[in-house]
Amino acid sequence: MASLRADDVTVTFGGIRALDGAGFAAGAGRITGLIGPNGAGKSTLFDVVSGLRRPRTGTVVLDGRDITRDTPAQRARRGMARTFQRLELFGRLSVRDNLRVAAELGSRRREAHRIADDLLERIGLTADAGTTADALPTGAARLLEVGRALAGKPGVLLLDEPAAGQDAQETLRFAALLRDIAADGCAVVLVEHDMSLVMSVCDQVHVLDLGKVVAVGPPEEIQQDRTVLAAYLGEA
Ligand SMILES: Nc1ncnc2c1ncn2[C@@H]1O[C@H](COP(=O)(O)OP(=O)(O)OP(=O)(O)O)[C@@H](O)[C@H]1O
Repeated sequence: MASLRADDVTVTFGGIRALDGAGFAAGAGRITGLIGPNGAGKSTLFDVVSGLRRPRTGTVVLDGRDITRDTPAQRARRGMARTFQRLELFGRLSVRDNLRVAAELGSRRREAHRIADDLLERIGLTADAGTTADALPTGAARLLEVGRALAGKPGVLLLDEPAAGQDAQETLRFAALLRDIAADGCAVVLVEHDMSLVMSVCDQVHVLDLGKVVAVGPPEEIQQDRTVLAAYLGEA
């Protein structure tokens, strides 16, 4: 059962303070939302947590162990997986092969085939198994990206705008998949602009504005929070 926390994270780009003492905690079996207006620092915080960017200050702790200086590969081996805003699929490979290749990173070949089939079913793309990833509509491609992240059986799953490009029907199915992943014990962290998805699936929501966390709480509270309304929801 994995838990993740980031504390007091500061990142600067030249004169810009992209993160200014920000942090969050995410527990096993829970979906934790990170929201905020464009440029608030959400992706930068994911970059720090996943090891793509070294912070000026702050710590990242996975299962009680300080991983702030670990490489992305070391974090992946400790059970952390991430998806990106831009899709990172093998465009010319089939949907099934995208999953199989991801599964082969951590499993023997024969087992990878079985894992790929299980994942196809789990993400609801069995009927598209032979389609090349390039030919998928965006919503299905996003599901495949999550499927690839699940192939390593992560304890922590970081999702950066996974619902972008999905229609309402796809987003509903996606919400069910996220609940299923969390029910399996995974700590899911969700950066997402689709407020109805965030408010319907998250157990806890952290709101970032100008690099700082301005509110933390369950969705019902966050929706009523004046600071949040001013910083974020008011903007929409
Ligand atoms: N590589 C970079 N170089 C310079 N500035 C950057 C870089 N990456 C991010 N920034 C700046 O840091 C701030 C935080 O950006 P970030 O992408 O983390 O925000 P975000 O909350 O993820 O936004 P969005 O919702 O639009 O994806 C912004 O002011 C952005 O312009």
